[in-house]
Amino acid sequence: MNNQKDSFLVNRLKSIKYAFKGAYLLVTTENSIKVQFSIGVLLTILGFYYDISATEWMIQTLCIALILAIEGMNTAIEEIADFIHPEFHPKIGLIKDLAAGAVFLFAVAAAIVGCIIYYPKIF
Ligand SMILES: Nc1ncnc2c1ncn2[C@@H]1O[C@H](COP(=O)(O)OP(=O)(O)OP(=O)(O)O)[C@@H](O)[C@H]1O
Repeated sequence: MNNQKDSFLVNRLKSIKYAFKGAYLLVTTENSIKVQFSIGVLLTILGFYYDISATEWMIQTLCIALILAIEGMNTAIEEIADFIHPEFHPKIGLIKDLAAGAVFLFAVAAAIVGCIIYYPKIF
Protein backbone atom coordinates (compact mmCIF):
# COMPACT_ATOMS: atom_id res chain seq x y z
CA MET A 1 0.00 0.00 0.00
CA ASN A 2 1.45 3.39 -1.01
CA ASN A 3 1.90 5.94 1.78
CA GLN A 4 0.04 9.20 1.00
CA LYS A 5 2.78 11.16 2.81
CA ASP A 6 5.48 9.97 0.40
CA SER A 7 6.22 12.12 -2.61
CA PHE A 8 4.72 11.29 -6.01
CA LEU A 9 8.10 10.01 -7.21
CA VAL A 10 8.62 7.73 -4.16
CA ASN A 11 5.11 6.28 -4.61
CA ARG A 12 5.77 5.62 -8.31
CA LEU A 13 9.09 3.91 -7.47
CA LYS A 14 7.31 1.75 -4.84
CA SER A 15 4.68 0.75 -7.44
CA ILE A 16 7.45 -0.29 -9.85
CA LYS A 17 9.05 -2.34 -7.04
CA TYR A 18 5.74 -4.16 -6.37
CA ALA A 19 5.24 -4.73 -10.10
CA PHE A 20 8.76 -6.22 -10.37
CA LYS A 21 7.97 -8.45 -7.39
CA GLY A 22 4.77 -9.63 -9.13
CA ALA A 23 6.57 -10.31 -12.42
CA TYR A 24 9.35 -12.19 -10.55
CA LEU A 25 6.75 -14.30 -8.68
CA LEU A 26 4.94 -15.12 -11.94
CA VAL A 27 8.10 -16.19 -13.77
CA THR A 28 9.52 -18.22 -10.86
CA THR A 29 6.39 -19.90 -9.43
CA GLU A 30 3.73 -20.28 -12.16
CA ASN A 31 4.26 -23.33 -14.36
CA SER A 32 2.25 -21.97 -17.31
CA ILE A 33 4.25 -18.71 -17.21
CA LYS A 34 7.54 -20.63 -16.91
CA VAL A 35 6.63 -22.51 -20.12
CA GLN A 36 5.58 -19.32 -21.96
CA PHE A 37 8.69 -17.49 -20.71
CA SER A 38 10.92 -20.32 -21.99
CA ILE A 39 9.18 -20.19 -25.38
CA GLY A 40 9.76 -16.42 -25.39
CA VAL A 41 13.49 -16.91 -24.71
CA LEU A 42 13.67 -19.58 -27.46
CA LEU A 43 11.94 -17.28 -29.95
CA THR A 44 14.33 -14.45 -29.04
CA ILE A 45 17.30 -16.74 -29.76
CA LEU A 46 15.63 -17.81 -33.04
CA GLY A 47 15.10 -14.13 -33.88
CA PHE A 48 18.85 -13.48 -33.64
CA TYR A 49 19.71 -16.73 -35.44
CA TYR A 50 17.46 -15.97 -38.43
CA ASP A 51 18.19 -12.23 -38.27
CA ILE A 52 14.52 -11.25 -38.39
CA SER A 53 13.56 -7.72 -39.51
CA ALA A 54 12.78 -4.77 -37.21
CA THR A 55 9.04 -5.18 -37.91
CA GLU A 56 9.23 -8.90 -37.12
CA TRP A 57 11.09 -8.10 -33.87
CA MET A 58 8.37 -5.62 -32.88
CA ILE A 59 5.53 -8.06 -33.56
CA GLN A 60 7.36 -10.97 -31.91
CA THR A 61 8.22 -8.88 -28.82
CA LEU A 62 4.60 -7.72 -28.52
CA CYS A 63 3.32 -11.29 -28.85
CA ILE A 64 5.72 -12.61 -26.17
CA ALA A 65 4.89 -9.75 -23.79
CA LEU A 66 1.14 -10.03 -24.38
CA ILE A 67 1.09 -13.79 -23.80
CA LEU A 68 2.97 -13.35 -20.51
CA ALA A 69 0.72 -10.43 -19.49
CA ILE A 70 -2.52 -12.29 -20.30
CA GLU A 71 -1.22 -15.43 -18.53
CA GLY A 72 -0.40 -13.19 -15.55
CA MET A 73 -3.96 -11.78 -15.52
CA ASN A 74 -5.29 -15.35 -15.80
CA THR A 75 -3.21 -16.34 -12.76
CA ALA A 76 -4.49 -13.31 -10.82
CA ILE A 77 -8.11 -14.24 -11.68
CA GLU A 78 -7.48 -17.85 -10.54
CA GLU A 79 -6.00 -16.56 -7.26
CA ILE A 80 -9.00 -14.25 -6.66
CA ALA A 81 -11.43 -17.09 -7.48
CA ASP A 82 -9.66 -19.50 -5.08
CA PHE A 83 -9.53 -16.80 -2.39
CA ILE A 84 -13.18 -15.78 -2.50
CA HIS A 85 -14.48 -19.33 -3.01
CA PRO A 86 -11.98 -22.14 -2.28
CA GLU A 87 -14.67 -24.84 -2.53
CA PHE A 88 -15.94 -26.30 -5.79
CA HIS A 89 -18.59 -24.11 -7.46
CA PRO A 90 -19.80 -24.16 -11.10
CA LYS A 91 -19.53 -20.34 -11.27
CA ILE A 92 -15.85 -20.46 -10.17
CA GLY A 93 -15.28 -23.12 -12.82
CA LEU A 94 -16.90 -20.89 -15.45
CA ILE A 95 -14.82 -17.86 -14.35
CA LYS A 96 -11.59 -19.87 -14.58
CA ASP A 97 -12.59 -21.39 -17.94
CA LEU A 98 -13.35 -17.92 -19.37
CA ALA A 99 -9.97 -16.59 -18.19
CA ALA A 100 -8.19 -19.63 -19.66
CA GLY A 101 -10.18 -19.17 -22.90
CA ALA A 102 -8.89 -15.60 -23.20
CA VAL A 103 -5.29 -16.86 -22.96
CA PHE A 104 -6.02 -19.58 -25.53
CA LEU A 105 -7.44 -17.08 -28.06
CA PHE A 106 -4.30 -14.97 -27.99
CA ALA A 107 -2.01 -18.03 -27.90
CA VAL A 108 -3.55 -19.24 -31.21
CA ALA A 109 -2.93 -15.82 -32.80
CA ALA A 110 0.66 -15.75 -31.46
CA ALA A 111 1.32 -19.24 -32.83
CA ILE A 112 0.05 -18.11 -36.27
CA VAL A 113 2.36 -15.05 -36.10
CA GLY A 114 5.26 -17.35 -35.20
CA CYS A 115 4.51 -19.60 -38.19
CA ILE A 116 4.27 -16.59 -40.56
CA ILE A 117 7.67 -15.29 -39.39
CA TYR A 118 9.64 -18.56 -39.18
CA TYR A 119 8.06 -21.01 -41.66
CA PRO A 120 9.60 -19.30 -44.74
CA LYS A 121 12.98 -19.00 -42.98
CA ILE A 122 13.16 -22.61 -41.74
CA PHE A 123 11.63 -24.36 -44.80
N1 LIG B 1 -13.36 -24.21 -7.36
C1 LIG B 1 -13.69 -24.72 -8.55
N2 LIG B 1 -14.97 -24.95 -8.85
C2 LIG B 1 -15.31 -25.46 -10.06
N3 LIG B 1 -14.44 -25.77 -11.04
C3 LIG B 1 -13.14 -25.53 -10.80
C4 LIG B 1 -12.69 -25.01 -9.55
N4 LIG B 1 -11.36 -24.91 -9.59
C5 LIG B 1 -11.00 -25.33 -10.80
N5 LIG B 1 -12.05 -25.70 -11.55
C6 LIG B 1 -12.02 -26.22 -12.93
O1 LIG B 1 -10.73 -26.76 -13.17
C7 LIG B 1 -10.06 -26.03 -14.21
C8 LIG B 1 -8.59 -25.88 -13.84
O2 LIG B 1 -8.52 -25.06 -12.69
P1 LIG B 1 -7.15 -24.67 -12.01
O3 LIG B 1 -7.39 -23.66 -10.96
O4 LIG B 1 -6.44 -25.91 -11.59
O5 LIG B 1 -6.46 -23.99 -13.23
P2 LIG B 1 -5.21 -24.46 -14.06
O6 LIG B 1 -5.46 -24.01 -15.46
O7 LIG B 1 -4.91 -25.91 -13.84
O8 LIG B 1 -4.14 -23.58 -13.31
P3 LIG B 1 -2.66 -23.33 -13.72
O9 LIG B 1 -2.72 -22.24 -14.77
O10 LIG B 1 -2.08 -22.85 -12.42
O11 LIG B 1 -2.08 -24.63 -14.20
C9 LIG B 1 -10.80 -24.69 -14.31
O12 LIG B 1 -10.69 -24.11 -15.59
C10 LIG B 1 -12.23 -25.10 -13.96
O13 LIG B 1 -12.88 -25.66 -15.10
